Amino acid sequence: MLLHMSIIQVSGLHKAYGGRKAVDGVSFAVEEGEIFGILGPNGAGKSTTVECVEGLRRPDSGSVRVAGYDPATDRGPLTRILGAQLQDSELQPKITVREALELYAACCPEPADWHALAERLGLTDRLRTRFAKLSGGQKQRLFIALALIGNPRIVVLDELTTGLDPRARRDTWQLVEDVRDSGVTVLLVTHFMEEAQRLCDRIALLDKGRVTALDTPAGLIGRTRSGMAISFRPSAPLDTRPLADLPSVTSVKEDDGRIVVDGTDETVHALLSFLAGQKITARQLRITEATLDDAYLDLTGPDA
Ligand SMILES: Nc1ncnc2c1ncn2[C@@H]1O[C@H](COP(=O)(O)OP(=O)(O)OP(=O)(O)O)[C@@H](O)[C@H]1O
Repeated sequence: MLLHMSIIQVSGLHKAYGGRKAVDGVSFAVEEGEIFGILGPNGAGKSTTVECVEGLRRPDSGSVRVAGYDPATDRGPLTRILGAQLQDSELQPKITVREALELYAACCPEPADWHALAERLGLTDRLRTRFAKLSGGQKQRLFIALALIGNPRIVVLDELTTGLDPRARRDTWQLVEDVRDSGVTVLLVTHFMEEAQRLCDRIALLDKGRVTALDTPAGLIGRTRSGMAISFRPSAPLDTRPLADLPSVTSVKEDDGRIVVDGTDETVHALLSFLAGQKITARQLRITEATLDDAYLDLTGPDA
């Protein structure tokens, strides 16, 4: 029987800086071909965790395996299968896009065709532009190109869209999906909820050095206290007390004549038929679904 092996396996990872715990027993496994998100507040230990995966930091204890290699000791083979996004400061301001692509391609044993990568990432008309003159979105596209230049099986993207305008952010998301669709596994560090909800197949939520939840975005949202908020103005006076007994209702509030009922899908139908039975219409009806934001706030606690 073949044993299934995840492409990244982190188990019981611990790392402290000067006695202060940054990562405190983190475990997760990433499957080949998925976009796996690491989400959490500032200081949660996200970067430390991925730096251990990249072999840039040595864990105090616990184990990390990337395609079977130990990143702390197998740096050579690891660099052939894992591409990491550079930070801004790691490129010379005067280097041109073309020079950066050529330089990084020359460092890889089996480089991708950089012309094709530049084309795919919309950089062809910027080849002679110096790094310092690129826009934020263009810099990010160049970093993605450089992370992909060695034809990696895994790419690590850390705070990819920080500082980008909404359009550049959306374009970058599309690129990350294209990368995943081409078969590359993506490990994505982010603190943007919308980004995680849109992109990630699964998410590990980190808080104070620990994994507090690990699930699909829909699974995390499903764990929130309120899946749906239904709010309306009743067309005639309404006794709100029976509303609390409708299926899956978690709370009923009244605010300036507007009634807000928290519940699930099931609640919506039950509430509307209850109102119909009372010959009351729900005026200005709004139904809002919980987002990953709500899940995050529920799951990371008040001092996150
Ligand atoms: N080189 C270092 N030396 C000392 N402390 C560090 C070092 N790197 C990180 N830390 C501390 O470890 C904790 C976790 O940091 P880490 O950068 O891993 O978190 P993060 O989740 O990536 O945060 P952010 O979202 O702010 O980047 C923080 O309290 C941080 O101050």
